[in-house]
Amino acid sequence: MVRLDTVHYPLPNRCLKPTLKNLQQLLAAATVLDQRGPTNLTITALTLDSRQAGPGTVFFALRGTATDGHQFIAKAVEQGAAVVVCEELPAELNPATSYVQVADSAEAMAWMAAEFYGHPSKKMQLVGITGTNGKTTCATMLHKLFRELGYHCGLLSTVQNQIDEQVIPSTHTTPDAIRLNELLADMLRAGCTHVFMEVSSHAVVQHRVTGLHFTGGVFTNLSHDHLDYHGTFDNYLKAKKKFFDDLPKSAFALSNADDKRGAVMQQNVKGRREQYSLRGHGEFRARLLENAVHGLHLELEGREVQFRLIGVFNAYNLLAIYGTAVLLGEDPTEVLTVLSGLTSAPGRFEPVVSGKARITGIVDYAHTPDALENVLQTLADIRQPSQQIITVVGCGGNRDGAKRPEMARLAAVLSERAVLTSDNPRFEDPNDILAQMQTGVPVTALGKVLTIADRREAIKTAVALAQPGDIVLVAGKGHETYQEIKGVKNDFDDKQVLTEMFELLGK
Ligand SMILES: CC(=O)N[C@H]1[C@@H](OP(=O)(O)OP(=O)(O)OC[C@H]2O[C@@H](n3ccc(=O)[nH]c3=O)[C@H](O)[C@@H]2O)O[C@H](CO)[C@@H](O)[C@@H]1O[C@H](C)C(=O)N[C@@H](C)C(=O)N[C@H](CCC(=O)O)C(=O)O
Ligand SMILES: Nc1ncnc2c1ncn2[C@@H]1O[C@H](COP(=O)(O)OP(=O)(O)OP(=O)(O)O)[C@@H](O)[C@H]1O
Repeated sequence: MVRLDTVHYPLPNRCLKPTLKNLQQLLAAATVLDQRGPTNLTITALTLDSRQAGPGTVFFALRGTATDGHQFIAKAVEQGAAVVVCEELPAELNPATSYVQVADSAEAMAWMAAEFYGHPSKKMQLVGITGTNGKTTCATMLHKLFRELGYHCGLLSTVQNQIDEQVIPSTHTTPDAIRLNELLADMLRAGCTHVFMEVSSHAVVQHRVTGLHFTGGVFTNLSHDHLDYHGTFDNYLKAKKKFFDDLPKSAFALSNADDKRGAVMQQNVKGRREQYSLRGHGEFRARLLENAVHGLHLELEGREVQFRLIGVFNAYNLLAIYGTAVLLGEDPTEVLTVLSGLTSAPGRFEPVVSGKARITGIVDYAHTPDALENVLQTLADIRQPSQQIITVVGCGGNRDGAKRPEMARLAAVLSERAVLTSDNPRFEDPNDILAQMQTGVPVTALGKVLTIADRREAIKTAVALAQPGDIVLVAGKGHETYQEIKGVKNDFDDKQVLTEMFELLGK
């Protein structure tokens, strides 16, 4: 049940200020330690890449993870950069270039980028979603929901960025601060009142979201991930928490009360604390009535609502989405009505149901052992005893080889039948990858497993094996629309191939 006196976050004034292009104005946004050369300059662009530097541009020398951007200062100057922002001034200064020394170039870049683009985030309702899983699903579905509710809105996600229905390819879960502010300014110019974005832990550490004004933040959950980058789980948690800590007082900080880290995330935050739960905690609560292959049935707001999404983790995503929409001032009943009709994010536990045989196809991005186990466990929880699970899965080439036997083991053990196949073999021989996968299949499960290198044939075989009512899981590629072989990205869409096979085989 949800409290009725929910706070409403009023729509800010959306009048777009002209973009600031004078260096002095940009510098006022940062903390400058030292400065050489003129500051009364007209700035036409900002860049963090020396290769993009040119007359009129400010080049930011960032201390990167692989290389130190300071080594590219000379290159940027040679290309005509008007200004260099750096943490260490070069020994030799070019008289035609202005130099600005700051304590942290990435942080200065974020504040200056926000200023350069006229602080678009202050003129819209910006909601950031963080957590190990569920970011794409929540951000994408919030975008769909608010479109259905009649708003112009933006989306920044791993799968794609969007301005209303216009798709802008995405390179990162959260882009760098310059691109991010540029995209937000474009969204504002297109009339967007709401923007939903994923906030990755990398983005927090690298100051990609510093200087943004969030209306709210959402925390989904936290599990072991990205330790290659953060080093320890504690650092990973700190990165997520910093996003919540930096939220302004006016923002809501909506957290999953049932996650082990849900409460920690909210400790000492300035923003208003809100929680969602399936276990009776916080403001936004639901009760799970049914978790079946055809969708979730929840009691929410004292109402029983049927949703099209599958799996308990999606009940959490739905609560996060619902809570966010209500905190943004939307009518709870209207939100539930629209939400109940929405489908998942592309390639995130996306169902493709066959017409005749009512076979449930599931296309999911699971491409790690953890994710595959999670998906197969979810399917095991919701299926009827008569429903078989047939899994199609492969492992990428020229990437972590250690996961190959484990992915095959999980598919073999947690499904009735498994078809091992290719998933972006890149420059490796697909048969070598498959041979490594096969080593993980327990002897007792060998009879359940087929190996077919051609992914189309593998999907066809899985569909042919399926009996009416069965479940065919096609794992690994999700929203991807290509199969990468020897440097060429060939068109391939699991969802489309699955649909074709249902038709071709009359299922
Ligand atoms: C590990 C990581 O996060 N890297 C990001 C980081 O790059 P970096 O620090 O490694 O850059 P670098 O290659 O060491 O170069 C250092 C600096 O020199 C500059 N440079 C470099 C070469 C040159 O000729 N001239 C030049 O000026 C670079 O622009 C950079 O500023 O900063 C760059 C600019 O913002 C990012 O594009 C880059 O993302 C790389 C491509 C990446 O793959 N990042 C992933 C890990 C990532 O960020 N993922 C998260 C999602 C994670 C998840 O939840 O799944 C994301 O938000 O996308
Ligand atoms: N709330 C959740 N809890 C646990 N697992 C989830 C949750 N939401 C989605 N998943 C599972 O994790 C996968 C990734 O989901 P999603 O893309 O929404 O997460 P993400 O945080 O954006 O991760 P990534 O950045 O890797 O895409 C889904 O395909 C699904 O199998």
